[in-house]
Amino acid sequence: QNFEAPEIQKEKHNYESDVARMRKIVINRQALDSLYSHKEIFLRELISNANDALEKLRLISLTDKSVWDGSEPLNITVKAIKDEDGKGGRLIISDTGIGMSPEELTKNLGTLAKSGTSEFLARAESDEGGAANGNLIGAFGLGFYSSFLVADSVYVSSVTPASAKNPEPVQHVFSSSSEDSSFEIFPDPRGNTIGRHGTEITLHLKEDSLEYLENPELMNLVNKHSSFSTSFPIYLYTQQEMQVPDDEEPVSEAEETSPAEALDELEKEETPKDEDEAIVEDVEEAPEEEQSPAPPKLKTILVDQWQHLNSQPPIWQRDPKEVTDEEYKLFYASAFKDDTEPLAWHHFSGDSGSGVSFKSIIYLPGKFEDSFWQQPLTYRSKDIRLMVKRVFITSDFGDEALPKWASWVKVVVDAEDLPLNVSRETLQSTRFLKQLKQIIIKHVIQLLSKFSEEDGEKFEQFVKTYNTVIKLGAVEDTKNREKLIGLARFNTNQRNFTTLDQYLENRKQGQKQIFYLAEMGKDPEDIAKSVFVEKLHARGYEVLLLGEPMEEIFVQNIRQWKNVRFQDVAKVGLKFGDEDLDDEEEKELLKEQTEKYRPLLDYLKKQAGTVARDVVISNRLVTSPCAMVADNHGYTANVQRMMSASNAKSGKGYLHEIAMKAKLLEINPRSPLIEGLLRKVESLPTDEDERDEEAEAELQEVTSILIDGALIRSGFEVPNTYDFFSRVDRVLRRSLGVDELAPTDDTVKPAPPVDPELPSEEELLEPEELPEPDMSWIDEEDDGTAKVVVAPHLRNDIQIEMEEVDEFGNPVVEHDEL
Ligand SMILES: Nc1ncnc2c1ncn2[C@@H]1O[C@H](COP(=O)(O)OP(=O)(O)OP(=O)(O)O)[C@@H](O)[C@H]1O
Repeated sequence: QNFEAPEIQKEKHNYESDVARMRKIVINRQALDSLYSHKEIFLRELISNANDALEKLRLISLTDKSVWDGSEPLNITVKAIKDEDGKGGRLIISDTGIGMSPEELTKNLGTLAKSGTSEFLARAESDEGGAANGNLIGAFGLGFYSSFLVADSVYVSSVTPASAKNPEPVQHVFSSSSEDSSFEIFPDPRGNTIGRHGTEITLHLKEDSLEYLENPELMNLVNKHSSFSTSFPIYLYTQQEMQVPDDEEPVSEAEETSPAEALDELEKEETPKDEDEAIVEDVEEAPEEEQSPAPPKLKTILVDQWQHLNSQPPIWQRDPKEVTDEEYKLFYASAFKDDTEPLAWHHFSGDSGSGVSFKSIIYLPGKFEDSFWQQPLTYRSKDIRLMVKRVFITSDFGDEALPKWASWVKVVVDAEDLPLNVSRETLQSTRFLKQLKQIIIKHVIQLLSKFSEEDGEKFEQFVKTYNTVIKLGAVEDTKNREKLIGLARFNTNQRNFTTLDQYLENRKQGQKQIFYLAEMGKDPEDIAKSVFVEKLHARGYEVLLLGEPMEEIFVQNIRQWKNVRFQDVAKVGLKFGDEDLDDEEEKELLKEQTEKYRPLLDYLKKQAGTVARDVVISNRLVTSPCAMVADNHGYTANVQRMMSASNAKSGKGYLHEIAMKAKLLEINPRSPLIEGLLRKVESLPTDEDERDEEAEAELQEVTSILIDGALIRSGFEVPNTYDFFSRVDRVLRRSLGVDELAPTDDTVKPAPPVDPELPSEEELLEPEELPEPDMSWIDEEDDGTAKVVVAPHLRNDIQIEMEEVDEFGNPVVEHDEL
């Protein structure tokens, strides 16, 4: 196993910078507790890579028999070899998969091509990385680099199948150690030890990882993480003691048997490993009492054995009744590299309807990756693994990929009745993918519906994780819209997690609208405080409070549920539904109030000209003096905010201008402030000769604040914050009796002259060291007398006077000055 040969020319390469960062994180894992406690995942990662390499080989061989004609075994082997001095050892993981050429070794192991790697690196390097590392590993998968969690040096020896272009491929080695920032590629000095194709990874284990030389530990890990995720056999190298007659040649003394040779035999015969043990027992059970001839002299030899670790069929092929929850969870973690427990799963057999029967497990993940909402709607999931008779075929469903709302679902499907050499193109023409897509979505909706009826913690987790995505589904997937709308939950001013059906059950007599208010990014409790909700709430109506941008899009698209229209309570058109009952009376009152407030309405209309189309008497306010209501075709504050967040350039035409201005200023005739304002407007002399310019300016200022206030109350931004606050300042000064024009002392210390020197690196990196505070005084001895303890460095600056007080808190000795 010696990779060192002086005559071999080694090509030295530097790692790509992201790999260097990744390796640094992994090698310095001591700093990252959770990464350290997850170090055992290295074996899962390497077996998963081996599995992928075998799947690739099998897939290519479907169209190119020269790569693999089915005669050699496809398997994964794990072999631990302890050093003779007992101080260390190596672990060898081999596969007979597609292998890597020297160029591929360089490219695949020297660069990182995974999406999301930069995010992983940034988070792992930041402070939060330490705490969140377990999840990080789950979310990103360290892949091959997890080797460095347990190994000081790693050798990857690999050879690709012979091809017309390269009829005699040479086995090459990639070698790297945790100390070097570079890796080397060179022809394997041992020659071809692997066989026709495959990869062998040798890990020289770190001192603190020697437990991975113990077979029980390795068996445990394979069982835990990998046994049901691969359909290829995994063999563990063991040595059994055996007693044989002294004159017999040992079967093998070797510690370095070629796994390929040994396993080739084994798999051809299909002899399960355990039968070898039976032979051992036979020998041991030789009856001792037999007399002559004299028992042959026995000696103990070590026999190499390969123990089949994953002899069970893959989990999806098993009877669901016999699979434990733990097994489902472990399979999920290893197959989809997600350490967060799945929320739910469904394991079933089905028939596509076009005669293809299959077995499948569908998982709902416990969380979404952060990137989910950043990906475009056209994003195609890679988490539906389609197999045909256990052979992985594709995870790319092309045009039949799931829609974005369901693209997070993780599925394994194993079809029985498709030809093995089916290509993706043929698959698409069989309608199978289309049917499968519908079956998956149907089951996802069933799983979601099941949760929707559950109570307690799981239900809350379900709502937290899936509520927004269900609403996206309702918008995106018109075919399943009704079902998904039924599952969507909303917070209201009266309760949490209400469905629209529950909302309708709570509808008041005459109510023909589903009331909602959307304020992006706000908590429901804050939205509930809006001026637009106050009257509805006071009267006992339920209002949906929508804080997610998706929710506004949902109501805009859905428009109605069971023939009841959605009504944005920040817009005109709000009807309680009981107006008809006292119609005449209401109308009369409105007429009277409009008459009474006419001068103020006219005055405000002039003042609000740039922000509102009209000013009217409100029927939606209780205590607030005024509000800015969006017209039917105008933008609400929420839509306006969403447009600026998405930087929607398309909306910036004249229609946008109109929509921006399409607002009504509503005033509350019962508010004393509005009444006061009316009196003020009425008291202004109208005669040109008698005009009181000062009073006019003052009123203008107050109304301007009122209008801006209405905008802010209603969630809009004021057109000019500086002007707004200057006006508020002036009004404050007036109310405090401070001179409105008195200037503020605005002298400031000017900056020192220009500094031509740039800061040195030390200045940049080392924060100014603060002296350690002296805390020893805290433990100063307590002599039992009443006193105030002051830190030594403050003792010169602080004077403390103590006085004695009586039981009522009055000073016992009066102060002279009092
Ligand atoms: N045993 C192997 N046989 C053939 N190629 C391999 C083997 N192990 C790794 N590779 C190649 O090296 C690449 C990088 O492996 P690595 O484990 O870092 O990432 P990955 O497998 O692509 O991603 P992940 O492990 O997160 O799924 C693989 O994509 C594959 O092409």
